[in-house]
Amino acid sequence: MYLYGASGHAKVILEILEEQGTKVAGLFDDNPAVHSLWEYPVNRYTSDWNSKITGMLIALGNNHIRRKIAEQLDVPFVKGIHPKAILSGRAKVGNGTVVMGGVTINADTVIGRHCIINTNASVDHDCMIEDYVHISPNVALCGGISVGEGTHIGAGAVIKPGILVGKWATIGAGTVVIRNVPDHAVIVGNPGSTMTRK
Ligand SMILES: CC(=O)SCCNC(=O)CCNC(=O)[C@H](O)C(C)(C)COP(=O)(O)OP(=O)(O)OC[C@H]1O[C@@H](n2cnc3c(N)ncnc32)[C@H](O)[C@@H]1OP(=O)(O)O
Repeated sequence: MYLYGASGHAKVILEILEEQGTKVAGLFDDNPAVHSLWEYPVNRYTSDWNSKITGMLIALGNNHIRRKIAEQLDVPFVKGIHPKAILSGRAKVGNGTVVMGGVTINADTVIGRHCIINTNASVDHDCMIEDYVHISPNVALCGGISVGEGTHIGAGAVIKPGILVGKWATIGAGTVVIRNVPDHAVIVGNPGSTMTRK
C-alpha cells in the first residue's frame, strides 16, 4: 500500500491506515527534497512502479491536482476509512476516497471516487457526492444534497436539505448555503452569496 503525496494531509491518512492495520510500504512525492515522512520512505514516482503497487491512495488536498494524478496513474486505488467514522451499511463510498475520524455518513448516501470527507464532517441521508469533492472538517450536509465533481466545501459550512451544489465550486469556511450553487461559483457568508472583493 502506498500514498501519493507526503504533506500534512498524508499524515492524517497514514494514521487512518495504521488504525485499520493496513501496512504502508512508502509514499511518493514530486518534491526531490523530501526523502521520508516519519519512518516511511518517500520516492519519486515512475512507471516502473506500476506493476509493484497493489493499493494506492492519493494524499493531496487540492481537488484539481488529485484528479490529474488519479488520471495519470495506472494502479488500483483503495479507500481509507477511519475506524471511528460512522458509516451506514446503506451508504456507498468509492475507491480512492478517504473518510476521517468522527465523520458520519447516513443511509443511501453515495460518495464518489477520490473524495475527502474530513474530520467530524456529517453527510446525512440521500446525499450524492461526485468524484474529487473535499468536504472539510465539521461541515454539516443535511439530507438529499447533491455536490458536483471537484467542489470544495470549507470548514464548518452548513448546507440546507435538498440543495444542489454544482461542479468545481468553492464554499467558504463557515458559510451557510440556503440556495442552489452554480458550477464554479465561490460562495461565502450567512446566508451564503457570491464572494466579492473590496
Ligand atoms: C484539515 C484542513 O485544513 S482542510 C482545509 C479546509 N479549508 C478551508 O475550509 C478553507 C476554505 N476557504 C475559504 O473560506 C477562503 O476564504 C475562500 C476560498 C472562500 C476565499 O479565499 P480567497 O480567494 O483567498 O479570498 P480572500 O481571503 O482574498 O477574501 C476575499 C473576500 O471574501 C471574504 N471572505 C473570504 N472567505 C470568507 C468566508 N469563508 N466567509 C466570509 N467571507 C469570506 C474576505 O473577507 C474578503 O472580503 P473583503 O474583500 O471585503 O475584505
